Amino acid sequence: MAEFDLSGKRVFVAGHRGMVGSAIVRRLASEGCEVLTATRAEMDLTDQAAVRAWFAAHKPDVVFLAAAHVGGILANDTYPADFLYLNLMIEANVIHAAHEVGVAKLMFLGSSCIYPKLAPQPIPEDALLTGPLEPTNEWYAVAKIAGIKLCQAYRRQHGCDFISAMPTNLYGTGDNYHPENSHVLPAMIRRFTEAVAAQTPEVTIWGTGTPLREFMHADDCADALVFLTKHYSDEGHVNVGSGQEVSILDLAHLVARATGYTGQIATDPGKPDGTPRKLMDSGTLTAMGWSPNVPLAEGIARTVAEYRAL
Ligand SMILES: NC(=O)C1=CN([C@@H]2O[C@H](COP(=O)(O)OP(=O)(O)OC[C@H]3O[C@@H](n4cnc5c(N)ncnc54)[C@H](OP(=O)(O)O)[C@@H]3O)[C@@H](O)[C@H]2O)C=CC1
Ligand SMILES: C[C@H]1O[C@H](OP(=O)(O)OP(=O)(O)OC[C@H]2O[C@@H](n3cnc4c(=O)[nH]c(N)nc43)[C@H](O)[C@@H]2O)[C@@H](O)[C@@H](O)C1=O
Repeated sequence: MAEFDLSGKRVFVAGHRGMVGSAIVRRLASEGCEVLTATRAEMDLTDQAAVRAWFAAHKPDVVFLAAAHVGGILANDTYPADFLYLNLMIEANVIHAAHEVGVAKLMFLGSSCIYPKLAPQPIPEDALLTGPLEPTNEWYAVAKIAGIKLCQAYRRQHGCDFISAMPTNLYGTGDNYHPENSHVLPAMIRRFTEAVAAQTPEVTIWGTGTPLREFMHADDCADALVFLTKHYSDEGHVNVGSGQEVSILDLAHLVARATGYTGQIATDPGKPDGTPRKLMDSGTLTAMGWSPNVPLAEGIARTVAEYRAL
């Protein structure tokens, strides 16, 4: 397949202030393209009229849809209406407006939570819609599955080159460190750093500590997304994983080491574990010649240093 050339293109990054969007903007700096951004005040992506007007005025050639209503396991479980409604609106508005103004390439971001709770491991792309979803994040997953289907439908009906990537659990620069609503890695970095400062003898992590998760640095994810935008053009969504899998308890020990915490680590089985395992089969992506760069321990150390400097 001929490479899709980004140089000279007008590239809109939706969600440029977020962890992944900002990593995409950094990664695009070496592509010779013009990066377009809009703040939420300039264009609320849930507002169809605002999105249509912005696209008509700015006519981007390429779109990275890295804007979404995002959160960890507890936020997903607590605010199901927000996770379903807001994400459906953002995707529908952006994907339709991109079609209306003739965007040449659109990259939609889903998530590994689209797969059934008990999917085969590592999870191949064709496990989608083969079984019941994990209840804590089914609302978000349904919205993300709708986004994949929107891209496929616009490709089939209108010939749009809209593609989808499914990143694994991400962390890195610009993550959300909210104590309850964040994902596990930023939550642990905050909790262990605070415990070191307060000399707390015990830190409690949520759930049993036994679930397995695969982690990828946001810079690796951004690199994979740019790679796919340039080299992939098909209906099927593509998994973006690192192969770096760890149990939640082992992750806590990694974060403890990176923060210098030497106290006890306790678990809280009263909090949800979520899906027991979520390792993706990223063979489609690696067979195309892409591989990640940031080892987990190194990425955690870097992120801890960035958190301390906030
Ligand atoms: N974090 C993770 O572990 C994973 C993330 N992903 C996917 O990657 C993408 C980005 O996630 P991430 O960077 O972590 O999320 P963030 O929460 O860091 O960033 C989300 C971005 O979306 C913007 N946004 C949200 N709602 C609106 C709105 N109504 N109008 C305009 N902008 C809006 C936010 O704007 P503002 O700055 O104004 O808040 C923010 O810039 C999402 O699609 C997510 O599903 C996939 C797998 C794992
Ligand atoms: C990326 C993905 O993120 C979400 O799914 P998740 O993988 O379950 O995400 P999580 O990072 O919040 O938790 C991972 C594991 O870690 C445990 N855990 C321990 N201690 C804390 C803790 O302090 N905070 C959090 N959040 N989890 C903790 C927690 O109990 C769970 O077992 C989806 O909702 C969906 O949004 C999605 O796509």
